[in-house]
Formats: sequence, C-alpha cells, structure tokens
Amino acid sequence: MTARINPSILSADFANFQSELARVSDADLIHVDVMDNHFVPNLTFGLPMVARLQEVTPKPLDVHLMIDDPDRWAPGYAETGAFSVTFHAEAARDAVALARRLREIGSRAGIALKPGTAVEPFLELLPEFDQVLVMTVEPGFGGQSFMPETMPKLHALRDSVSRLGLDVWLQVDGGINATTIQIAAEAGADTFVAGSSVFGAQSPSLAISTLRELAGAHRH
Ligand SMILES: O=C(CO)[C@H](O)[C@H](O)COP(=O)(O)O
Repeated sequence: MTARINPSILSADFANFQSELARVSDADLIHVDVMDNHFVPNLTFGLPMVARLQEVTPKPLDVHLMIDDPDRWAPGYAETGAFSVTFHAEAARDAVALARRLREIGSRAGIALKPGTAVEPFLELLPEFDQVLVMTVEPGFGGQSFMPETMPKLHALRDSVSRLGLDVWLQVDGGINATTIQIAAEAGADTFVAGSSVFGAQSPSLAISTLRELAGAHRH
C-alpha cells in the first residue's frame, strides 16, 4: 500500500494559487475544499475556480465538496475532469446513484463522513465507491486538532475493504501532521489530506516526503 499525500489548498495563499501549487509539486493529488457556507460555516470557491485550477496544474484534483445538495452539483465537478469527487453522506439524497453518476462521467467517486456519522451503514456499500473520506475534524476550517476518536471507523473500513477484496482508498482529513499521520496509518488510512502541516512548512516538499515516509512506516 502506497501512502498518498494530498495537500489541501484551504491552507494555501488564496491570492496566489498558481505559485502555491508549484510549491507542492511532490504531492500525489491536490485536495480542493469546496465550501458553500450552508453545509459548513465557511465559504471558499466553486466550479469555475476548480475548472481553472485543473488548467494550471498537471496534478490530479481531489475535490471535496462540503456543500448542500451534492446530487445536483457534484456531476459538474466531475465534468471539469477532476480525478476524484467526494461528497458528504450527510448531504446526499441518494449516495449510490450519485456515485454511479460520477463514475459514469469518468471521475472516481468518494463519500465523506463527518466525525459524528456512523460508518456501519456504508460498509456493505463499499463497492459503489472508490474512496471513503473519514473527517478527523469537524469540516469547515483548517488548523484544527485531529480527533483520535474517529479511528475506529478506519479500522472498520480497512477490515471491510480487505474482506471484500476491494481497492477503495481510505482517506483522512483534518489535523494531519507528523504525529497524527502515524495514528491514522496504523488504523488503516492510505490517503492523507494535510493543509497547515504542508503549506505552513518552510519546505512543503520536505514536509510531504516526511509525511509519506511516516505513513509508509506505520501502515496497517
Ligand atoms: O476539509 C478541511 C476542513 O474542513 C481541510 O481539508 C482540512 O481541515 C485540512 O486542514 P488541516 O490539515 O490544517 O487540518
């Protein structure tokens, strides 16, 4: 299992995304946080920005939709050519139908769970998804502390993925740094979103390679 490190541009300089993307050229994917100020109490950007980001970076975009009504809006993000589009279980009306639509368009389909959302209803649905995002903070803001109480969800997901013989990526997002990445990797995560610990580092490149090594050394 290779550890993927996806820097979150929520922690980048919003006035200089193009040069910020160049600082994380060692990343596996670029994590793009779309927030609508309804599903979460924060507002970032929408479809035109995501489409433009894809034009200025060769890196695959890992789009995380923290928005209401993803059934209506998510397909548009897949149509920009995003590598993966992840929507929230709490917001979707028909998560399976939406995931199928995203895959049909050509994007990987991800489902995200807030810290208080149980994972059990989704375990048997795993074949419908390419990625599960376990939020390790309440979604909305960067720079928060990792919530270790979310780790049992990773264990349950990793067990089900192995039992069903699937290649579903297990992603964590929120408070990931050189300490917490080891905990999440041991619990079964293979894909790590990191905002402040990468963009806040003097050398994002070094931060990425350190995180990748630590995750690899502590993999499940
Ligand atoms: O989805 C997010 C917040 O909702 C961010 O991706 C996440 O919080 C990353 O920031 P940091 O690594 O600083 O916690």
